[in-house]
Amino acid sequence: MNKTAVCPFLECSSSLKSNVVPFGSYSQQDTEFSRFRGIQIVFCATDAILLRTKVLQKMLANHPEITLFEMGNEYLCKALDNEGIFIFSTSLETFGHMIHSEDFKQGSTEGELYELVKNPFDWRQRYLHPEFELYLNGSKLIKEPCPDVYWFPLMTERYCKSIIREFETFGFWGNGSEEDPRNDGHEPVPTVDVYFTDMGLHETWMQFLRVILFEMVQKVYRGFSRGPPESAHTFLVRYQLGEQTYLRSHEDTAIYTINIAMNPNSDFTGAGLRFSKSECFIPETEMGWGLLHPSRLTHNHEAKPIRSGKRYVQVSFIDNE
Ligand SMILES: O=C(O)CCC(=O)C(=O)O
Ligand SMILES: [Fe+2]
Repeated sequence: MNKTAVCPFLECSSSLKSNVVPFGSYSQQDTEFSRFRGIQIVFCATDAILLRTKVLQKMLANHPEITLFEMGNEYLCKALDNEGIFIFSTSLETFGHMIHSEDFKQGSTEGELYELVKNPFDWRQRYLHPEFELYLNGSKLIKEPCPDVYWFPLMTERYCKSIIREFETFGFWGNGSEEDPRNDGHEPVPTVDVYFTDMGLHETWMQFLRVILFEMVQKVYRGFSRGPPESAHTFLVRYQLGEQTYLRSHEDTAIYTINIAMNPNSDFTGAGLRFSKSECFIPETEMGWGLLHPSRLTHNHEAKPIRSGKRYVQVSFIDNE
C-alpha cells in the first residue's frame, strides 16, 4: 500500500468495537463496518497508525504547541484531516484483535486468569484444552471410567500451572480440619485447599461452568432438565506428605462435581479415586483432564493416599445450594 497514513483493522473479541471510526459514524461501534473486508478510508483510528515520517515532521512543525508524546488520537486524526491526508484501514490480513484492558488485575503474574468475562476469546485460547471441542462435538469418544463418571480433556497445562502459581503465591491454605473457620458446611470432608471466592475467581469460574462446561453436562447427562449452574463451590486441593495425603469416603454437597487433575502424574506416587457404590477405581488421571460425576445419593467416593510428592486437584461442587 503506497499510502501516507495506514492502520490495521482490529476488532474487539467481545463487543462490536473496533480501533477505527468510519466516516459518517461518531463512534467505534459500527456493525456494518465490522463486516467489511478490504481497504477503507476511515475518519479516525486509534492505537496503531503508520505515518510517513515527513508528514509527522510537518505536522509537528505546524503545531509547535504539542509534542508527539502529547498527541492523542483525536488530535492526530483532526490534524491529518486538516492536511487533507486520508487514513487507510486494511482488513485484508489478520492483524490480531483488541482486548478490554480496563480493570486488568494488577500485582499478579497470572492476571489473564481473571479475564474470561471481558476477553473470552483470549481466555479460551490460553486455557481451554484444544481437544475439548472434539470431545464435545463427538469427533472423539468421551471416556467413562466408572458408571456415569465422564473423563475428557478440559484445561491446558498453562491453566493448571498458572492456577497453582497464583494460589501458592496467595499462600493461605485451609488446614483441612473440621474446625476450618471458612467452611460453612460446603465441604462435607474438609481438605487442605484455597477457595476460588478468596482469590476473586468465583465469577470467572461460574462463567466457565455456565457457558463452557454446561455444554458437556447436557451432552453426557442427556435429559438433565436443570439449566446452567446457579451456584458452585470451587477450590484447589493440595495433597502432600505431612499435610493431607488422602480424602476419606464422602459424597459431595452438590448435584454434580467437576474434578480437574492439575499436575502431572510424575509429580507424585499413590493416589487414585474410588467410587464406593460401583466399586470402581480410577488409578490415575491426566493433567488438565476433568472427571465429571454426579454427587448426591449415588457417587460416594474417596481419594487414596499419595505416597510421595505433591498432588493438586481443582474441584467444583455444582449447584450446591
Ligand atoms: O482428590 C480427589 O481427586 C477428590 C477430591 C474430592 O473428592 C473432594 O474434594 O470432594
Ligand atoms: Fe469429593
